[in-house]
Amino acid sequence: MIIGLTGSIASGKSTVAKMIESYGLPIVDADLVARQVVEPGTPTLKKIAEAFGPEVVAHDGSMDRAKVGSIIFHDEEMRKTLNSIIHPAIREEMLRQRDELMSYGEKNIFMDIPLLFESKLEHFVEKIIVVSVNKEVQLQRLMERNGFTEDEANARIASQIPVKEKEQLADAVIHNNGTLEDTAIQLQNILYEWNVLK
Ligand SMILES: CC(C)(COP(=O)(O)OP(=O)(O)OC[C@H]1O[C@@H](n2cnc3c(N)ncnc32)[C@H](O)[C@@H]1O)[C@@H](O)C(=O)NCCC(=O)NCCS
Ligand SMILES: Nc1ncnc2c1ncn2[C@@H]1O[C@H](COP(=O)(O)OP(=O)(O)OP(=O)(O)O)[C@@H](O)[C@H]1O
Repeated sequence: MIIGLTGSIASGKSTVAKMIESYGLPIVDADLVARQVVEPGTPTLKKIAEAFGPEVVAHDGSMDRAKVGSIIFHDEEMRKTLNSIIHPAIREEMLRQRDELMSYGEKNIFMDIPLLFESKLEHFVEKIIVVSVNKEVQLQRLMERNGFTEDEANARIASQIPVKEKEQLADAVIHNNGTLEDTAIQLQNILYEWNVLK
């Protein structure tokens, strides 16, 4: 079974992904793939520099993530431009990693895809877990984790479908407002229910 893990920015997907990994279950991580496809010298980074200007590439040849982030989370057109360049490369590499895991005989594969719904990738997966948090907790955790101001954090939250809407589209929801232990228990229950854990 291919299981999608999604949510909203700072809702706790990576936290839940680590718990999944601790069971020895395999995960394909879209945020990690998004970094791999723009490594120095890649054709995708070249296209981004053409669209955004050479200043988004640092002296060591890597993408200046803070600079790109400060542009795309305040400008919908530029976000669409970035998405149209980077998403095809991310999709291709994610499917390659999934197929590789399947060829090793993995029966259950998780795909951590923050923009699963925004990018209409539901067909990539058979079941969907949404990691959800209340707006206040989300804002607080995002500001703390990234050192963002309230405005910066809100701009990022506003660039995604509200997590309450995503809940409606899920096969299972993990409410991550409480302790890590509460979250771990919810995850474990889902994995037993779906026979991923026996
Ligand atoms: C804009 C970039 C450079 C900012 O880098 P940064 O290191 O600050 O953030 P990071 O990559 O860790 O992403 C953090 C979170 O931001 C959100 N996010 C990232 N990109 C987008 C986007 N295009 N639209 C909406 N939300 C996004 C996601 O929730 C993601 O989990 C980077 O996020 C990026 O390359 N984005 C485009 C690729 C993408 O869409 N990735 C998200 C899922 S595939
Ligand atoms: N139950 C929890 N209790 C306290 N802190 C938490 C809890 N869950 C997550 N956090 C913290 O909240 C922040 C956001 O969590 P995490 O990085 O897992 O979110 P994410 O959904 O993967 O974010 P992104 O979309 O940006 O990749 C992190 O600093 C994490 O340590």
